[in-house]
Amino acid sequence: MAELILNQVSKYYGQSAAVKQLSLTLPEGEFIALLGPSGCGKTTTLRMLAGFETLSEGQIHLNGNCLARPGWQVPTESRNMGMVFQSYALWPHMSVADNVGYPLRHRGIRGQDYQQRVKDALQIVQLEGLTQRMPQDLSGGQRQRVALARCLVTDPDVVLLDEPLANLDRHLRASMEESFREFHQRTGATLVYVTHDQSEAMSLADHIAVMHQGELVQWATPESLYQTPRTDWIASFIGQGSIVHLPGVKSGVSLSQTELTQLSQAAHPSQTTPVLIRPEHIRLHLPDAAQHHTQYETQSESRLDAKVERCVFRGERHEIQLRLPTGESLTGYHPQGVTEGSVIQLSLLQGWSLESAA
Ligand SMILES: Nc1ncnc2c1ncn2[C@@H]1O[C@H](COP(=O)(O)OP(=O)(O)OP(=O)(O)O)[C@@H](O)[C@H]1O
Repeated sequence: MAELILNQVSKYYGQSAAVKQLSLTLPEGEFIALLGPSGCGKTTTLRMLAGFETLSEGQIHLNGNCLARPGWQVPTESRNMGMVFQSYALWPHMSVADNVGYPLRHRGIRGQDYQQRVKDALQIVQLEGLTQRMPQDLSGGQRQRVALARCLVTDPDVVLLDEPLANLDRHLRASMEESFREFHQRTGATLVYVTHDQSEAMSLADHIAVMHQGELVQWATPESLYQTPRTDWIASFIGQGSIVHLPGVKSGVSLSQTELTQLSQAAHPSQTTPVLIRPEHIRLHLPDAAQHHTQYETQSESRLDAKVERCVFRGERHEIQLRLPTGESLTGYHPQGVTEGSVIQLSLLQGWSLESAA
């Protein structure tokens, strides 16, 4: 099967490593996100895939062929990869059609073949009506789509996208996310998408590579990253959640309501394991809220007392910060607000135990 493989890839700038021993197999045709905070090595990884950076260690293979190793690499223009930058990098003096056709002209493609391929690429990004416009007369989202069409026109095996939505406002980001999804479905190309925005990665990608300080810390589907993050660092980077420290628990296991209640009431020894509790796994028992939960709740459900430290209205729900008698804090959601300073009861329905990141 045709895959893009990074094998123990490192990149050093002087003494400091931007990327360390990165091994990844990116399945053909998948939408893959490289996700991590600023400075974790995402862009450097993308630039090594594109051929803009040399490798200090390791190899990159595409479809079984070596693309790069230290001291040798296939030039960017021979990799059959498309790249879309944050800045779009459109030629300001060329029309939409000429910008899109540029890579074809560069390869000596002319005539009917040229016209047809430009037309097809513009059709995929739904810009057929704007072929003669200049880039400065387009909206941010339209420019983005021209950049996508331009990288698509050469029918690349792999499309590399570096924070393509970073400069757009929230509404445009949502509609562009939809364009990326469609673009991926129509082309079937392998997409490698760099972002520091976890919600963007979660909503778009088939698989996410989470990077931290130049290293791969987890490779997983969005669902399993959310439900079973490996470390406490990943858990707090992906989605909302609280981390409590419980004694006598192995890492990487799911904890039931009974286990969570018993453990969170236990005296606190020095040996504890971080346990992730997502807000949707905290049931709040508010005095007037019986109607919200009666269909799920059982009389035997174990409850803990917690003090309400903060309650913030978020539109569709309230976000409630709580403190347990052990001193640990939790974040829960509820449709109804609650008075700050009051003591309420809650049940912990489910938890996931983590490794502690060094
Ligand atoms: N040309 C360079 N020379 C020296 N250091 C560099 C160079 N390029 C990147 N770095 C360093 O390598 C590390 C990783 O940078 P990189 O741009 O890959 O991170 P990133 O995850 O893409 O960050 P961001 O989201 O802020 O773009 C950073 O510490 C950065 O300062």
